[in-house]
Amino acid sequence: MTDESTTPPAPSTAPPEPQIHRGLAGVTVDSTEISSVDPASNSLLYRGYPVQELAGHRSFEEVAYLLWHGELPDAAELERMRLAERSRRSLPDEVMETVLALPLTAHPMDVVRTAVSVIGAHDATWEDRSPEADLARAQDLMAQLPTVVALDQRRRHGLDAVDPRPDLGYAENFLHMTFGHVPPAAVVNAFEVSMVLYAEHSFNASTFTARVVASTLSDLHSAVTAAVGALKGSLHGGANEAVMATFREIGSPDRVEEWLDAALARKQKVMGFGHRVYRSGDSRVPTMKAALDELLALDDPEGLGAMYAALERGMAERTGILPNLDYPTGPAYHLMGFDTPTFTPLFAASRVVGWTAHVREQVASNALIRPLSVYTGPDRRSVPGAGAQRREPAGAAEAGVAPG
Ligand SMILES: CC(=O)SCCNC(=O)CCNC(=O)[C@H](O)C(C)(C)COP(=O)(O)OP(=O)(O)OC[C@H]1O[C@@H](n2cnc3c(N)ncnc32)[C@H](O)[C@@H]1OP(=O)(O)O
Ligand SMILES: O=C([O-])CC(=O)C(=O)O
Repeated sequence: MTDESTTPPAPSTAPPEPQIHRGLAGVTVDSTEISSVDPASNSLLYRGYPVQELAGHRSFEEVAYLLWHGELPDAAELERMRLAERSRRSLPDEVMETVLALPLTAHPMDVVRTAVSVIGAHDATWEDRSPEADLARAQDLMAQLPTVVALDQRRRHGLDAVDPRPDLGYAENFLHMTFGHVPPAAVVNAFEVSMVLYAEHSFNASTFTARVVASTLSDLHSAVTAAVGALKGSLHGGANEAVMATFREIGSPDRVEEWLDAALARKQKVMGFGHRVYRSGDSRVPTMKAALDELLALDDPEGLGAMYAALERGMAERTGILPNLDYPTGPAYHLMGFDTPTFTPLFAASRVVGWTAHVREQVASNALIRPLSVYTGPDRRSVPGAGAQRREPAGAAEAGVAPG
């Protein structure tokens, strides 16, 4: 006979309680060779190069080449890259017609998302997922999105489209297509700096979205269309537009403190502040702030410089939360002459380079992205009247964890 009280307990076969990481905060899901965001050293490296050294010293075309190919281009490679970008800027008729047919009330991010989708729908070779074919698609999108963004700002102001100029580089041409002229060097420089800083930021929400879509072996345009949708939200890229709305709501530098106290009292998020990864400030902000200062020195009729400083100081004193890149780019794009709804499309026009680099990396070494969830709905129950016919499916449950 066995004395039950002395029998050692059978080893537990119950699965461990699943740990939930809401928002995937702190979860490492894969590796990447494209960029590294290190909150400890407060650095952002594109393929090993500090972004602060790239911004102001390298053109957006060179940075795109670096992100796609892993190395900065030599002179011949850069020349080929420039020619490729300049020769791809014109929109196919079907894209132009679709953009012009959209309501003037459509948000410019919806216009960008629709344009990418239409470009994809007209890609007869979409089943060719070779690295070369996806690189050609990425080059097309990099060259065509500025034309879409500029066209959309102009049509909303009742202006005709301005044709791209093949004698101008990416940044100058983007500004020329939007405003009909090339602005002063300080403006071109600030704009190009912003494009370089926005180009890539590891597994942020929109890039992760693109990778999720790519991981199903869907096509590159579907991945980028989805990424545009993710970027639109005000907790991500939409914050640069929201920053300008905040400045408008505040109105003048002397109202900042009162506005901020009221906003924080009602637990309102102050747009352009905070970051999921950085804890001691966004590594890109000092570089963009220096570019913004150059614009403020040209003209600051609305007192934006003083409002910027007062809100930054007020947030630091009250919450310790520091600005992210969307804080300086908002007023910078306003001073350049872009209308506020165009700010996030400018981010998209730059980030398309990062998104497409990640799509190519995901496809080259793919694993379907499919996390688990903990089911918290009703316990199992029978459909009224269906009990008699119910047949048990074989092997239904994932030990304690049900797919969401
Ligand atoms: C280029 C980019 O996409 S950068 C991000 C752009 N987005 C913004 O600027 C939107 C405003 N910022 C935010 O909403 C957040 O800081 C995020 C979403 C960017 C990151 O936030 P998370 O890491 O998820 O932190 P979370 O939102 O949980 O905030 C933690 C705490 O700080 C507070 N907090 C964070 N950001 C802010 C902010 N901008 N204003 C006020 N309070 C804030 C939260 O209210 C929360 O407080 P609690 O603990 O008392 O509830
Ligand atoms: O990394 C993030 O979460 C958001 C961000 O700063 C970016 O995409 O540039």
